Amino acid sequence: MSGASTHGVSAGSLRAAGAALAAESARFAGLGWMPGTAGNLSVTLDRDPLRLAVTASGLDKGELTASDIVVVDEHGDWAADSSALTSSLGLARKPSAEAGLHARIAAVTGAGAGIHVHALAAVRAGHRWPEGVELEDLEMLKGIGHSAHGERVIIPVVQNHQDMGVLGDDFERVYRRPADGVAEVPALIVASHGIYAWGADLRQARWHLELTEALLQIALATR
Ligand SMILES: CSCCC(=O)C(=O)COP(=O)(O)O
Ligand SMILES: [Zn+2]
Repeated sequence: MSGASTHGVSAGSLRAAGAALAAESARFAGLGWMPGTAGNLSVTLDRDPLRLAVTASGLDKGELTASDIVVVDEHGDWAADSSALTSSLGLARKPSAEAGLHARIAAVTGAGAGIHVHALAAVRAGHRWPEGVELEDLEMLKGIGHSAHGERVIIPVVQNHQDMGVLGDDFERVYRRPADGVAEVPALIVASHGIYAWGADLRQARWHLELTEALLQIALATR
């Protein structure tokens, strides 16, 4: 089965995705941004149809192995058409409870990877500025694709919900696609919960997450 592939999902791509997701997860658990079982991550495996590797649900995010991933479809549901391959690799079948939002973000933004953590500044900022967090004249804005001077950047905030369909619709309502030379904002705060950030690949998603959390810390400290 090692050479088999369904919808661009191969054993090699799954092994690589599992190892990368476990390593990133350990990094954020170490930062205290994924306490206990909190947080989840994904990489996009294929676009047509959409397939993601997402971390399995309910596991200690500081202890994930390369097998602790699930292949999901555009709804965040376990992708049955990959079952032969994923079974042969011993992969889990219960995806993150938040896989549906990862899938929506990947579909809407074209992201290659997404990271969700329960970082403190994001939760505090979402509580303080529920209509969105305005940022301006901060050097690190350059790291999320915006200008260090004279551009008002808003990190959108949506209310928490247990239904990923509702959260996905709310995300689409607040998301501003890149247009007229203005880049997207690659992050979303979910109030009383945490933050999602995404990028072309896991490394860029990590940069966007770490920079956004740092920007939110500065906003909280200076206003
Ligand atoms: C204990 S945190 C509650 C669930 C959550 O918000 C989270 O990020 C982890 O959920 P998962 O299903 O991905 O383990
Ligand atoms: Zn969460």
